Amino acid sequence: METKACGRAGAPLFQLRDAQVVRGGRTILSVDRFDLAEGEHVALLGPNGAGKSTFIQLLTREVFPLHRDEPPMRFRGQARPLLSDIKQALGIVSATMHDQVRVHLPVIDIVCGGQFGTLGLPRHVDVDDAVRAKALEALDRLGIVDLSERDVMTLSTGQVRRVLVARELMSDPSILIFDEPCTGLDPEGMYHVRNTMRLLAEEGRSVVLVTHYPEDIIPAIDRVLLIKDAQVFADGPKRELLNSRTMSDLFGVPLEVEQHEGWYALRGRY
Ligand SMILES: Nc1ncnc2c1ncn2[C@@H]1O[C@H](COP(=O)(O)OP(=O)(O)OP(=O)(O)O)[C@@H](O)[C@H]1O
Repeated sequence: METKACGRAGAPLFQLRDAQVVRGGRTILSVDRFDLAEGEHVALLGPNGAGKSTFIQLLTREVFPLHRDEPPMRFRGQARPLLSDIKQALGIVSATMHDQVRVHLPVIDIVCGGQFGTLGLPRHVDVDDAVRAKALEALDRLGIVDLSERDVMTLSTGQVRRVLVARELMSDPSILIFDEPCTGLDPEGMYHVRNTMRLLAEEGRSVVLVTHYPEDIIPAIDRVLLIKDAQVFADGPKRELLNSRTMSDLFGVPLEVEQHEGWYALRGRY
């Protein structure tokens, strides 16, 4: 995969400095310092309402931080990046996107739509063979090319989630944001989505994962950013932070963390 650099050479992919988001007179997120390098992966973990989605929206420029003389957010070193540059670099897979799949369209149209930024194909657009071939290749990489002609509404939740990943691959993103990608999935669906994250990380794309569960954190993601009460609770290597004490403090209940061959699991202690 080629990195589509549009900023200063050597600059971090994302840089946050004293970034504060206020809504309704309340600070819903405050980040002193955060850098993410090109190709680096990170998992955001924290309780409901902690500020994880707000953090992602800061990166995607869907929310803006309070004004500072020193710009609170930089993308590839640029304080005023073009939204189109960010959108071009990013692929986002979320349950929210999944909820929008309520149309009877063939899977191939949904995936080709990724080329045009639409859910299906825009009216009066004839998809050429190259776009179609690219969509089939994306579906093949996710192991679901045999579903290409199926009505997307007839697929399982896990299959749709993979179709949406394939759709994001149409723009060859250098960063993939997975926002609670395994919510609502059965173990088979979870297996495939986690495996997909693994493949994309291996291709050198940055994977940014938002989750409530350490089980989603694929071994390739070494760094975790723990968010609690609108603040960064901790930021560092998962081997130092994914332990019973830190997870219990983060979620405010007694939890036990287990680790096996680079995969982590969380269970309650009663
Ligand atoms: N537009 C808004 N106006 C007021 N408060 C908001 C707004 N958007 C978010 N919040 C609040 O900001 C806090 C952080 O929300 P956010 O969605 O970032 O949390 P989260 O960690 O992603 O939660 P979850 O795990 O439940 O998805 C929450 O208390 C939420 O209610």
